[in-house]
Amino acid sequence: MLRTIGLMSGTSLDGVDAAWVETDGEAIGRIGPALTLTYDPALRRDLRRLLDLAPTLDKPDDPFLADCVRRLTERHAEAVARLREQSRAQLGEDADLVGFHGQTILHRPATSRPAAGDPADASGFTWQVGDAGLLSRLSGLAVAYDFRSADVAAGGQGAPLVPVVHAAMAATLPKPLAVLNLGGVGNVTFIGRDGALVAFDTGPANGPLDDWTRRATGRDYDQDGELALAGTADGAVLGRLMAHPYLAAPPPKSLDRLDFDRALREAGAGELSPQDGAATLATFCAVCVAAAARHFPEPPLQWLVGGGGRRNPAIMRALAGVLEQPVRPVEVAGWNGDALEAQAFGVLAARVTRGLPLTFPGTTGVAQPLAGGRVIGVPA
Ligand SMILES: Nc1ncnc2c1ncn2[C@@H]1O[C@H](COP(=O)(O)OP(=O)(O)OP(=O)(O)O)[C@@H](O)[C@H]1O
Ligand SMILES: CC(=O)N[C@H]1[C@@H]2OC[C@@H](O2)[C@@H](O)[C@@H]1O[C@H](C)C(=O)O
Repeated sequence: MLRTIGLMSGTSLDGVDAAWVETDGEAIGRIGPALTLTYDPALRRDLRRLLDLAPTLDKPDDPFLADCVRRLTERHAEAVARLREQSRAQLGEDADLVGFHGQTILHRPATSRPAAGDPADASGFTWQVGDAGLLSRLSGLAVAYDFRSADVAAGGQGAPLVPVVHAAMAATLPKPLAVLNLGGVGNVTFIGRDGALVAFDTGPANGPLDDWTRRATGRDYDQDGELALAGTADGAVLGRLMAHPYLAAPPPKSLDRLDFDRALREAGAGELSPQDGAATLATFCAVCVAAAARHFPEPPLQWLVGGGGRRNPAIMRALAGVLEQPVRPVEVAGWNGDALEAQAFGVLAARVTRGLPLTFPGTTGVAQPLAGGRVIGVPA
């Protein structure tokens, strides 16, 4: 087994999650420490600006992009260094391989589903920034990266990638099961009785709520759902948002962090009070999950929720109100809901080194199970 460090910088742009996992890409051995290094306000602001600029950026040469990439990568290297200190202290173990997702700044996969045997539809595009060479030099470790582009080039959605890892972690849990991640965007993995996967992005999760809270209060997010719990969801705005064609569209499907921004503006959310706006966005996150469940082949026995959204009681209450099955944080299964995505990129890194598939027809819509990713350096 390889001793991996998985790194995920999610759509919330709040920081980098890092986690130590022993794995061969299929089985999961020891699970070690995990940590989050937040980004300083200047880096957060610049990454947010990068998202807005991404569609018009002149890729290789833009000095603003290069500066953001360097700062982002250095922060990742710091996370690796600190986590190695912890894994040495706690387990007496170092690491062999890093899984480096980078930061998605633009995600525009092709929309049509390729049929088996059709030529690949390469019109999609997904862009994760981060300097794997620099991270490898700074850490002295082999680095697996570029996890999404082979899938998009083959006509897949390029996301979500974590379902194969959810399935490995849930090996002994009763099925059918739904594993929900509520980050900036929500994504769900339905695991059937036979292990078959149906996975896709549910809709916006914390992203619009974070933006709303920042504008209304200056704070980075609605801590413990304080704002949302003090308000009432607006039925008319919710009704307009629920009509968004993404919700009814069958999977495979995935989202860019900003895909719903226009719909949110046009739905009139901007007219609401800070509290009612937050309540509406928290409820909308849950409504998107309920809409997602309609695309499952059968109802799950329960929902396990990871990601920062499980810490927002307004979202968790709204979920319990719209879903018919029990909704619980992933901790009930003994998992760490803050580290799950980072752990997944450690497992995916090991899969990259072994040429195992990362994506499947039921996850990204790719025609056949597909390997992906690239590696710099040789795992120790
Ligand atoms: N105590 C809390 N109360 C309310 N919300 C919280 C709390 N803690 C975290 N969050 C929310 O969770 C978000 C971060 O979640 P997470 O780290 O899972 O997202 P991410 O990994 O960046 O996104 P993605 O999974 O879409 O890539 C924060 O931006 C915030 O909205
Ligand atoms: C393009 C991209 O970076 N997508 C992220 C994002 O954040 C959540 C959701 O949208 C998910 O599809 C994906 O991340 C997870 C880690 C995934 O690929 O499984």
